[in-house]
Amino acid sequence: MALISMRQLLDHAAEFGYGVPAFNVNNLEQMRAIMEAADKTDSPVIVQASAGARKYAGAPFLRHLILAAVEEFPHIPVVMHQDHGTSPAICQRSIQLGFSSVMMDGSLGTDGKTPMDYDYNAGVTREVVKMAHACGVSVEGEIGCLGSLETGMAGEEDGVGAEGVLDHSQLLTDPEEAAQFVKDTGVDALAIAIGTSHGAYKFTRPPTGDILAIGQIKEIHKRIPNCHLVMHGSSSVPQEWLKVINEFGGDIGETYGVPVEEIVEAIKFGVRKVNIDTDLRLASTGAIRRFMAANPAEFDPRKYLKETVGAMRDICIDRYEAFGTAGNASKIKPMSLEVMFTKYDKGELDQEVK
Ligand SMILES: O=C(COP(=O)(O)O)[C@@H](O)[C@H](O)[C@H](O)COP(=O)(O)O
Repeated sequence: MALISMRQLLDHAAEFGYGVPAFNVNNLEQMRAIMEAADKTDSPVIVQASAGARKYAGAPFLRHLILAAVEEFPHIPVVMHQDHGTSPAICQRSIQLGFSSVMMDGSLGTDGKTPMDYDYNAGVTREVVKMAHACGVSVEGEIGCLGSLETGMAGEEDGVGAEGVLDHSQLLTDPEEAAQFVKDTGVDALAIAIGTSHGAYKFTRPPTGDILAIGQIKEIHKRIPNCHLVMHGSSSVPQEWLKVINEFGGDIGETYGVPVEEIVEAIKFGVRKVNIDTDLRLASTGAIRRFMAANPAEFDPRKYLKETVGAMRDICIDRYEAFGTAGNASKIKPMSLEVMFTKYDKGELDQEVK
């Protein structure tokens, strides 16, 4: 069984200079697509369950889906990560369920919408770090709010994320504050705001430096060289899938995501975890629309859902290869959470802040 902590995986990724896509999982088809792609490319996996996924499928179902993946693919190290926890209690329940990594997003309040101040964020995150590390479980924190540098609009999506217009200082993570946050909390990974947002509508034009601040990552990385940086909202919004969706009855307006080559650049400067959800949603929607248009008499869900697995698997393979994740699963020797606890306890995993 190769359920591992996110800290172990991202430490390996940092040592060998690659990034790991963290795919959101809500159902069997996504899980299968991710694992088949990982198997094909020998890639370690991060799968994450969002608040929306937990509401849709239920945390126990998601947990067993992930455990089933670990059982069927014992040679692939898998991190079971809880995405956007809005309180220490939520993180605690995930740890109890067996998640090997949790995100405490204290940049927002318990409603998942209201931007909170530094002291609140550092306080709740520190509480989760203490609890999680005692169980060998990793913690991702967040500083800054996701949202568009083009419009100033915060990145609200499916009930999680700030709402309304924010100023630039809230939408861009300040390197100084990030360093202080890591010092105050001891998080293993830090989600940063650089102009990305959740969902399909990220940019109205292919992004340039003024609306996607990749340069900011270099400054943050200089201050916290061992803390693994996380890019949320990092779907690339494949134009070919938008075309398929619209060709077969969909109606999605012109929109652009984060180019894969920008993510590859960010990986050179400390980004280790890259959150991707929308790309798999677009691919599966396009695959279903295309299949149903060609097979209007079909009513067996296995037929059209199989199409979605293939479409999502190709995207996962592409990202594993582009981010350098491919070829690394077999190089990782899984460590138990008990061993991770001992390492935290001895101070071997303390963060360096410059
Ligand atoms: O960054 C993320 C995805 O980015 P993306 O939209 O794919 O660019 C995830 O962390 C989000 O938390 C996730 O997509 C939200 O999912 P739901 O709450 O809608 O399930």
